[in-house]
Amino acid sequence: MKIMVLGAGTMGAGIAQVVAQAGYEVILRDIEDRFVDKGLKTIGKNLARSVEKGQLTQEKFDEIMGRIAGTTDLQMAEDVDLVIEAIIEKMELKKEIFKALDQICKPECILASNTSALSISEIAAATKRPEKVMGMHFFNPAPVMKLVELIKGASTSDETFNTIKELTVKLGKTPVAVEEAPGFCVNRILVPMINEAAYILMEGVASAEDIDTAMKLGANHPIGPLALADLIGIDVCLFVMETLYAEFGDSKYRPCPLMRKLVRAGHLGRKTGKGFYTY
Ligand SMILES: CC(=O)CC(=O)SCCNC(=O)CCNC(=O)[C@H](O)C(C)(C)COP(=O)(O)OP(=O)(O)OC[C@H]1O[C@@H](n2cnc3c(N)ncnc32)[C@H](O)[C@@H]1OP(=O)(O)O
Ligand SMILES: NC(=O)C1=CN([C@@H]2O[C@H](COP(=O)(O)OP(=O)(O)OC[C@H]3O[C@@H](n4cnc5c(N)ncnc54)[C@H](O)[C@@H]3O)[C@@H](O)[C@H]2O)C=CC1
Repeated sequence: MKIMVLGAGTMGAGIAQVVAQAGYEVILRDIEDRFVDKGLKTIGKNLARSVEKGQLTQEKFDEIMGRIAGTTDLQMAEDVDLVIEAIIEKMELKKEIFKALDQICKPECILASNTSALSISEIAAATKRPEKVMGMHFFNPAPVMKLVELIKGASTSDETFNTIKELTVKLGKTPVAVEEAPGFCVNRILVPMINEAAYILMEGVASAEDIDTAMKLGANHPIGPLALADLIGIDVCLFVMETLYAEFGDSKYRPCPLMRKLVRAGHLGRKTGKGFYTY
């Protein structure tokens, strides 16, 4: 199976690494060379760390890197068997890219989206192959996190679902099936918690460090919610809250103005060097 990953950002690079480590040929595509290069560099750095730690031989490193080709040319999707889309969380952009892929890819190619919260049925409706479109939601950092949520849209076939389920297991991940619903399972629980932490910070109830220490030591979370927001990307967290708020129309999902302010300032978290913390 030959795979294309669309978007070489936080998730796309991680997913391409996972796919290549499992032995698959992967094409990593972004819109500009500098984004592709950044993604390839991140993968190289991650794998080099594993070599330093003695978890990977130099030979394996070369093999894995040799399976990853970077490109800005979407046309290279023409002979792949699966596309995993990990571009930014904007419905209009996702629909545009799925429509283009539908015209380029061979008919049997499956189109999967790594969307955090958006409707798979709506994305699928932009194509003439909605039965071959589904959600394949990895978690950050993709090389470390074991879960993949698998989401069927209204038209996704059992055959498509089962192919992706088998692949998920071959990638060394644990799949869970989730019905289509805003935020699916994990993000519907996790991102409102992050949003609430941002409110607590905004209201001056506690400092960022103390909020995170509280949740690490008081709830045994591996990192605090604000450090997690910086890892995910505050823009991604805001997109998820906006989707939950718009879809459910319930005020309990109102996005925290502090997150909006940070996003407007370009302080998106680790990927921009500044978010709730400075890196
Ligand atoms: C928004 C969405 O749509 C969905 C989401 O993704 S929600 C976010 C889900 N993710 C989480 O909740 C992550 C919570 N945090 C954690 O689990 C941990 O803090 C963490 C795994 C990120 C880091 O773990 P840590 O113990 O604090 O740090 P550290 O010791 O540096 O890392 C542990 C291991 O992960 C690896 N690692 C850490 N970050 C990594 C990255 N970005 N890429 C690859 N590997 C990474 C390290 O190399 C290390 O590997 P070894 O055990 O083999 O040495
Ligand atoms: N950051 C996270 O923790 C997680 C994010 N997601 C989802 O994954 C997707 C990507 O998120 P991130 O990697 O965090 O975003 P990011 O902002 O780090 O990367 C997005 C990348 O997509 C590229 N891009 C934009 N338009 C493109 C196009 N038309 N074709 C190819 N590339 C394009 C951008 O140049 C950028 O490099 C989003 O849908 C997000 O909701 C899912 C799981 C976790």
